[in-house]
Amino acid sequence: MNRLEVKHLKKYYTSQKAVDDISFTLAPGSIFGLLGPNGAGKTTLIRMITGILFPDAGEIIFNGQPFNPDRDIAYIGYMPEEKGLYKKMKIGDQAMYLAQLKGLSKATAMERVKHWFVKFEMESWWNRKVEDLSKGMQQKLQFVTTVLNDPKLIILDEPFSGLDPVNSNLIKDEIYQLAKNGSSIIFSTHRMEQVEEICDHIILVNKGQKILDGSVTAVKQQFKENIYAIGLEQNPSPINSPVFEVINNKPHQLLLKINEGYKPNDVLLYFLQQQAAIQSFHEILPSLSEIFIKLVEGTPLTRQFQTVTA
Ligand SMILES: Nc1ncnc2c1ncn2[C@@H]1O[C@H](COP(=O)(O)OP(=O)(O)OP(=O)(O)O)[C@@H](O)[C@H]1O
Repeated sequence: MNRLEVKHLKKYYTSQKAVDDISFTLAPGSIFGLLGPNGAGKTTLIRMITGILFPDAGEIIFNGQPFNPDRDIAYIGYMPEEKGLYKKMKIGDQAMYLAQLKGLSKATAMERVKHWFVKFEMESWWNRKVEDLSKGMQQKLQFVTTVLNDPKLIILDEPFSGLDPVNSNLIKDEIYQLAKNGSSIIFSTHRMEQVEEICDHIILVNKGQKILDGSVTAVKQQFKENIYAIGLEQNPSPINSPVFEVINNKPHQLLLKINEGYKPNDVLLYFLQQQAAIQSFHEILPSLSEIFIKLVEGTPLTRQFQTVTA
């Protein structure tokens, strides 16, 4: 059973088709990247999945049943990009309050909060106020309050923003662990290298519509351009072959694009015939950043408003 099924979801504002017929499914344990340029509709989509906004059309199925925010919200953890913490409240009290708001009893809340505070080395923060924390420390606290009730669906909007590499790794490891234990993660970010590292599946949204959906591996395969890197003890000179074009020529390393009708073996054959000593040979797949730019190319830098007629 899918953790989440989004079917033909729409949210139109008078001045914008914020989400315009988006469908996707999310499996248990999947780490799912929700990508798109500014104004694409990601936040609007997330707000519908978290019950903050009501869709104009379409359906959300959560754990096999039509999404009922009152019932299901306890199983969903949402960490928005903007901080939702009370600046003047003591950190321990705040974590306890939020845990109980998510339906945990006082005793369980205390046990869970303590567990996470020890794990993230935050015990000494208990009696401090949020306003005393740095941006990164607040981010860490926000992550803890999002996951401490073990939600089945976790939505993280730019979770690494403001975190140093050590704390980023700490949170990354927790994301992997939560997914391993069956929670599904929706990860929204503009940092493509993080998506590449963490996510197993992505969708790309542009102007309110889904323009790409697939596993990270499949998407990279789909956009590959037959580019290979070959490492050589010494580059032959001149290099002249109908099999490939040289894209980049560095000492001991050539980047090649194989021409239509030829195979990687033909490249190897050429260099063997040149009696070159081959040290390495591998395919170069496009990065998600390159794919993203290619797909949204031509889109104006800022999304223009479109008048919605009923
Ligand atoms: N309350 C609103 N009223 C009218 N239009 C809105 C409203 N909220 C969002 N929009 C419009 O809907 C579109 C989608 O906005 P949304 O915030 O969902 O984008 P996003 O993908 O989250 O962008 P970003 O990456 O910049 O955060 C934008 O064109 C925005 O101007």
